[in-house]
Amino acid sequence: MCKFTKEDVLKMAKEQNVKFIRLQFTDIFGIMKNVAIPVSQLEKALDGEMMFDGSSVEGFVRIEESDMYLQPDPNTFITFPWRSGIDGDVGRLICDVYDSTEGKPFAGCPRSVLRSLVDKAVQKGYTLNAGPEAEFFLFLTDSEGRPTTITHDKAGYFDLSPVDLGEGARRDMVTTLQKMGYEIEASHHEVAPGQHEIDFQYSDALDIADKIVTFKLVVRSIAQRHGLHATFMPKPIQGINGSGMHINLSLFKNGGNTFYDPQKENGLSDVAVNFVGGLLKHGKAITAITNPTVNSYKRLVPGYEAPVNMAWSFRNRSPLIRIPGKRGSSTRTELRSPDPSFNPYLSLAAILAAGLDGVENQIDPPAPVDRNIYDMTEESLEELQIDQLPETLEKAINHLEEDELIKNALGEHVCEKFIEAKKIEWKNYMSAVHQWELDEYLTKF
Ligand SMILES: Nc1ncnc2c1ncn2[C@@H]1O[C@H](COP(=O)(O)OP(=O)(O)OP(=O)(O)O)[C@@H](O)[C@H]1O
Ligand SMILES: N[C@@H](CCC(=O)O)C(=O)O
Ligand SMILES: [Mg+2]
Ligand SMILES: [Mg+2]
Repeated sequence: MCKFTKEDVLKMAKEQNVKFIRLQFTDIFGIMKNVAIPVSQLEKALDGEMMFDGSSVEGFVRIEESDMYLQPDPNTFITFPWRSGIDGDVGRLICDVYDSTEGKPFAGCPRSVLRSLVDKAVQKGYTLNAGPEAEFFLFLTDSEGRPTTITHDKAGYFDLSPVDLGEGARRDMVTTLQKMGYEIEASHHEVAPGQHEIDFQYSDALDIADKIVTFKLVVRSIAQRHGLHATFMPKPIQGINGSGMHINLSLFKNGGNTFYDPQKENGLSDVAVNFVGGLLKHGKAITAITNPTVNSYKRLVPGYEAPVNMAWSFRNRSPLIRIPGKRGSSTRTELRSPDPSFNPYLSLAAILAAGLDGVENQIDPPAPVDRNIYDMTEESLEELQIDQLPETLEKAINHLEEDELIKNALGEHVCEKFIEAKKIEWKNYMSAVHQWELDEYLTKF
């Protein structure tokens, strides 16, 4: 879908008095990188002539093959409202990374991995739509500006607290995002103290992945201006809810939602049910991508509205997949495992591959479970054949290594680098001495 041409971008930059452009891309861990160029270099950049050293980006290439190019996507041009000043505005373009020797998208560029899967789905007539529910914490900073884990409030779900730092910051985030073209559907205080949620309208997978990485930058930048630290760490505090990023999903064909079937009693089409079948079949491997940190697995424990089991449900919030009640064009499946430490490009690529496997091979999921899984005994879980999500990063990585479909979807380069890095992360974690061990053993032995 072409929204802007190169000429449109040059014109908009001039009209909006843009003086600097940030060329952005993400590494395979979803960390945003950027290089700023003066507007005089914009035309050259739009022609894909901006080179950078790929060997300095984690998970990219070795020093011998380090020259890479940035190919900006004109559709992603926007200005940062919080950076406008008397010396002109700052604009940004999200880029695909190109290989200098082959002149093709680089196999380690997550955006190109997703784009290629999205293109293949479009050839089959399908567009994956995704809508995220972004949760995060706002923490106070200390006298030297360093983040603490002290929350700015004691409020809970949907609370209206007296105007405090957090509420002001959240309002500022919403208005900034609106200026940047986000259609904000809701924003509210979440269950845990200091925890917030901002929901924006669903869109096609590539656009929504771009929006998620930009969203995190906006939230963190605005929080900082309010003297707060915003974190997308999945479980910053033990004993209270963690932060998820549920992803609502549907497949559209010829402009209509293939997940809706008014002939069925529950309004859910066979395509939707098989999509769920695919997500459940590959769910364990996908978890390595959607929950990619050691800390991710501290969130996936019973009792905090985060999923623990490989099941689906029409109402309950304890299983991996929930089918929200809305029908018609809003018919969707909600995948509840993803957390905001994920790389949204790779996560949506893995989700799309799994869902389409389900649709194409008509994979039927087991019967939905409408009971609170947290309260079920081991025996009932076994009887209903309800499996568990991986309990640690190590286990999830092992499942990814065994899932050929997901590995093929992500490509050899991404998988190899991702798995290698995550094994090191796990090893470092396992060999570190944690505060818990000191509290438990220092005086006992
Ligand atoms: N057809 C669709 N396909 C994909 N996403 C959709 C579709 N229709 C709506 N959405 C998106 O689903 C998300 C809904 O978020 P919302 O917070 O309302 O969901 P919820 O799961 O009911 O809430 P919660 O889990 O917080 O109780 C929004 O991003 C919305 O745009
Ligand atoms: N914070 C919860 C989700 C709460 C909700 O349903 O919105 C999680 O970790 O997934
Ligand atoms: Mg929520
Ligand atoms: Mg939700």
